[in-house]
Amino acid sequence: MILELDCGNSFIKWRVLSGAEVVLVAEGVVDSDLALCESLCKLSGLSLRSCRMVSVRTAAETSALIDMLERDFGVSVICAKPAREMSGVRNGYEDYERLGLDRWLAMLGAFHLANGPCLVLDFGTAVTADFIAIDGDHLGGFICPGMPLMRNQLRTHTRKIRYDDVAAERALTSQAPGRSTVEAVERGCSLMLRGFVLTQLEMARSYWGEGFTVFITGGDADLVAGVAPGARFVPDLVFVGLAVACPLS
Ligand SMILES: Nc1ncnc2c1ncn2[C@@H]1O[C@H](COP(=O)(O)OP(=O)(O)O)[C@@H](O)[C@H]1O
Ligand SMILES: CC(C)(COP(=O)(O)O)[C@@H](O)C(=O)NCCC(=O)O
Ligand SMILES: [K+]
Repeated sequence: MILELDCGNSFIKWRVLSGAEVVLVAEGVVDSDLALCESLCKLSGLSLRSCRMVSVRTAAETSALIDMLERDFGVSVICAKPAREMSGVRNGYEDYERLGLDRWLAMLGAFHLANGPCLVLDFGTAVTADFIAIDGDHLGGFICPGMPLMRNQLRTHTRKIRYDDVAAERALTSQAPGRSTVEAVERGCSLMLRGFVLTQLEMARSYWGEGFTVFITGGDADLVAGVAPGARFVPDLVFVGLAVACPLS
């Protein structure tokens, strides 16, 4: 069995795959190393042969997690590393090591699946967009606050915006102008994301006409559903890229 981990700024996405056919055994989203450990311990018949991971956390946090996995599960951990070029994609950053590894893997996954120009949109703690041309050249990208950051900035920097998660979820069942604070904020922020998608699509069209593939991923991908009709929703895009970057012999 193989354990795969995508350690973002807010959550660790994990999954266990098994056998040559690569069957999904289990998967989950957790908010701490401890919660990951608990989820894995609950799996009956878990027998890990290897583990591969990507992390955008600090080196100290990442090595603490690696230590825990090696100690508690007796597995050696392979970490995705920055690269100037891999699998036909050329990192477009001036300083290639500074490009977020989750972005890099999502790009590798997208180019692997599309084999042509692509726009990759990731809706996590931050929202990112990346442009990859037909020859695999990464043209660069954009980073802006994601849904959790936008709503928390409003909650933190105003005095009268206060509401709970249940109300937030209920507010997002419609896009109509809000008639309460929670509706106004949640729908306003969700429109920011939707507007972002439209702008990125416009830019991609200016480069490539209609001949490109849009990939949408990240925990909040649902918020932009329907904005880009031909887009491919690939929740595990980072894992697709992880398999490309860290093949297991
Ligand atoms: N099972 C889940 N657990 C936690 N958050 C989830 C889950 N499913 C979707 N989300 C959404 O995913 C968002 C975080 O996206 P994610 O891609 O995991 O971020 P990051 O990679 O930055 O940690 C949260 O704002 C939340 O709304
Ligand atoms: C842009 C990000 C914060 C996105 O992280 P996420 O929302 O997936 O947790 C991450 O890819 C990162 O830390 N990147 C380094 C900076 C850069 O890509 O330029
Ligand atoms: K992410």
